Amino acid sequence: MPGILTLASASPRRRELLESLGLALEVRPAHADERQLPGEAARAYVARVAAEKARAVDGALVLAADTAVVVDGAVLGKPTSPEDARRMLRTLSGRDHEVLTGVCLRVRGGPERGLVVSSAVRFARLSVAQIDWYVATGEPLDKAGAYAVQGLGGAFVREVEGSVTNIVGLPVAETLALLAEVGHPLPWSGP
Ligand SMILES: Cc1cn([C@H]2C[C@H](O)[C@@H](COP(=O)(O)OP(=O)(O)OP(=O)(O)O)O2)c(=O)[nH]c1=O
Repeated sequence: MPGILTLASASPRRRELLESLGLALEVRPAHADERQLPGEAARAYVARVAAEKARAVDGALVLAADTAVVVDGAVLGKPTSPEDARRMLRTLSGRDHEVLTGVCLRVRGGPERGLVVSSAVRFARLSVAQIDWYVATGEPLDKAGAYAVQGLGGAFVREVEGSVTNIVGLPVAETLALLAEVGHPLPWSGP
């Protein structure tokens, strides 16, 4: 058993998803360059950034993730300003898109394990008034694609196919499977 789990993330969502299950965590935000490389495909991009975040933090067992919204092959990360959030929401309006989360689990002195989970989202058509209102709430500003399915942005999501926790930032079932692979105790493991 590799020891205490370190979550290399500043995301309150990732922390809550794991802590609500009763997993003990040490949280250490990781700083990684989140720019997409020229010609880098979306799946490779989220996998690489998750691995870079996991490598940026020291620990016996380090978990990190990166979430991006992909529409027609274009990657939308977190908006850099309210105007950028408006632009992303105009792009997503009425469009089906994909949300990808790359997850990386790094065991000190051992191999790195990674996976990418994809969920499909059908987004409502948004009016200018809806976009202005939503951006003014501030919710979009730290979210990939400028919306939060778990928050007010849920009002714009018509349909989701695939993992919901993946959209919120961490595919929980798949992450627990990775932890089980390295022998980390799960909430339902006996003493
Ligand atoms: C699409 C979507 C994204 N998000 C969030 C999940 C992620 O926190 C964020 C994407 O940004 P990330 O860069 O993946 O993560 P982060 O900067 O919040 O945290 P860290 O890098 O320290 O781990 O968008 C939602 O909360 N709800 C949603 O519906």
